Parts: sequence; structure tokens; C-alpha cells
Amino acid sequence: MNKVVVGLSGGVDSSVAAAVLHHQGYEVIGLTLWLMKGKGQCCSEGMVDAAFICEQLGIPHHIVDSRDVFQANIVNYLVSGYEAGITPLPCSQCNRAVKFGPMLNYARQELGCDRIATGHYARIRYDEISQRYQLLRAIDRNKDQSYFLYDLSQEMLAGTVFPLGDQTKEDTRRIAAEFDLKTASKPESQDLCLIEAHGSMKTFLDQYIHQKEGDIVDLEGKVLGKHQGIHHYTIGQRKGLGVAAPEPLYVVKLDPIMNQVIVANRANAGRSDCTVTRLNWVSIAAPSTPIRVETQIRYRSSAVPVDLIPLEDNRVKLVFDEPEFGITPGQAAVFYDGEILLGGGIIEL
Ligand SMILES: Nc1ncnc2c1ncn2[C@@H]1O[C@H](COP(=O)(O)OP(=O)(O)OP(=O)(O)O)[C@@H](O)[C@H]1O
Repeated sequence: MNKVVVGLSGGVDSSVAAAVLHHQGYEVIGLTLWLMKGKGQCCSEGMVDAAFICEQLGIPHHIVDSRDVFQANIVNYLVSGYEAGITPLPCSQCNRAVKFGPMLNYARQELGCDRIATGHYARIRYDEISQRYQLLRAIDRNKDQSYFLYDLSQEMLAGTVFPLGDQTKEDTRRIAAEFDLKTASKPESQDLCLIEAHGSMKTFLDQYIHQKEGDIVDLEGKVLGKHQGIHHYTIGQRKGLGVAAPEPLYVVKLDPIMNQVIVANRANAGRSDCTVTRLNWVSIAAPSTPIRVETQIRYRSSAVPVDLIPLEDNRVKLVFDEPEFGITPGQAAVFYDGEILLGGGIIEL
């Protein structure tokens, strides 16, 4: 029988992924990674709900203590990034280093199985011509999570199934109700798991980074206000600056050495290019000449047309048609051709 290990968070999506595969006749094994140290409530709730689903489906459930891996790859990565004045994207890093890689290893080594499934909304297909596993946006564009998956390797994609990529969230809820799954009406997680667990990114970071008062200044260095730590700000941020000004101001730079937040008006806040590093090419091989692609620079932003110019050291330069206001170092720039995710990388300072 075909065996598959399903990553179960205790949410409705992964419960339905497991139920559907089980219904299709796969031998399904549930696997929950215990991720967060300390703030355990959401993790323990998730583990209990996942265990309940496995009991309901009559399948085995494994829990793997991954707290050290999560701490090293996500918590430390976030803290050092925010201290340096960038805004790291934890989810793509988590998918590669904490979830897909370790889950596939565990499946192979402990369970004799070479395939995993998750409840992500995205699609994978093998392209005979390029001989690559390609990543596609989900059918439900509102739920599409491909942006967070750009850093998966070919080997990871080869061993992964996304049973929900071809259906809508409404389909998922309906299937959950049909199977009478305990998680059917569980509310949707709205944010990063770390934010859900700690209330806000600020509360989470304040545990690790001491508050240190500094100046909010304009491009000429004029002091406009005070801040309690540059890690409370993100480049491109407009709201919540705590500065009274006649026109909207945007954060354009975070200076860890001077401990300053630098702001500018809209006319001076846009940028027309940026460089992207640590690239991972998914659906195509790394281009050697400039290409025209669409780029998404935030999970919830639309993809916009850019010229992508290859540089040395696994980097590219992106030239936008129109100035962009949310180019945030540390976040991912993910390249698409229509529904096909070509690749992506991390926006540099
Ligand atoms: N702690 C975990 N252990 C194992 N797999 C996980 C864990 N957390 C998430 N996953 C897998 O990654 C997928 C996407 O996770 P994400 O945190 O984005 O949750 P989600 O989209 O709200 O899905 P769900 O409703 O299943 O929680 C999940 O559907 C699940 O398959």
C-alpha cells in the first residue's frame, strides 16, 4: 500500500489532508512537530487536536520534539535579523529547515516512507521538458501559500504532496464537516504562529531584545520623535510611527549603529530597484541573461512586473516598472510566470 506521512498542526487544513489521503486508500501516518519552547499552549492544543484526528481516522500519530531546531533556525534567525535592522521572513525558512527537510528525514529513517503531505495551498507538478518539479499557485488564489514555499529544494518537492492545492478553503471546510472532523470549525489562524502564540511580534522580540530608546529622524537627520527599539519597526511601515507630521511618513531605514529609525515622505520613500540574495530556483534553472518576470515582495501583495538581472554570487537585481514602497530587507522576493513559481530569494539591505 502507498504510505504517506502527513504533517499535522492540529488545524483544519492538515486534518482534511490526512482524511482525504486516508479515504483514498493511502496508509497515512500523522506527524506533529513540537515547535515552540516555553509558550506551549498553542503547541499543546495543536498536538492534542492532531492526536484526536489520528484517533478518529484510526491512524498512528508521532510527535517529534523539534523545539531546538525551531529555536536555532527561527527564533535566533528572527532575533539577530531584527537586531541588525532587517525584517526576516520566518515562514519560508521554517518550511525548509524545520518542516519539510526534517519531516522527510524522519519519514525515511523512522517510518520507511519517502513521501510527506501537508495542508498547504499550492500545487506541485513534474515537468518532463525541464525535468524539474515545478511549484504552482493554489487554485484558491485567496489561500495560495506558494510564496512561503519558494525555498523548497527539488528533492523536497519530489517527496511532497499537497492534497489541498486543487480545492478551495470552502471545499476544505465542507470535507471536514462531511468527515465530522473535530477541527472542522476551528478558527483560521490569522498570523504567524509566533504572533498567535505571543500576541504580537513586539511582545515576542521584547523577550530577547532589550528596549533601547533612540531617535526617529528624517532624511536630513532632524529629530521627529523617539522610539523604544528599532526592532519594533519595519522598512515600508507607515502606521504606528508615533510621529505627528503634516503628511504620511514611511520608515525608509533602520540604523542599528546609530539606533535610529529614519523616515521620509511618500515622494522619497519609493524605490525602483533592489538586490535579492540566497536564491532558490524552483521551476526553471537559474537564468544567465535578464528576464522579465512578475515579483511578489510580501505574502499579501500583488505580483508586479520587473526586469530580473542576474548578478554574481547567486544574486539578482530587480528593476521595478513603478516605484515600490514596501521593499523590505529580509523579506522574500518571489518570482512568478503567471501561476508558475519560478524561484525566489531574500531582499538585501
Ligand atoms: N507543528 C507542525 N507539525 C507538523 N506539520 C505542521 C505543523 N505546523 C504546520 N504543519 C504543516 O504545514 C501546513 C501549513 O501550516 P500553517 O501553519 O500555514 O497552517 P494552516 O495553513 O493554518 O494549516 P492548518 O489548518 O493545518 O493548521 C499545515 O497544514 C501542516 O500540514
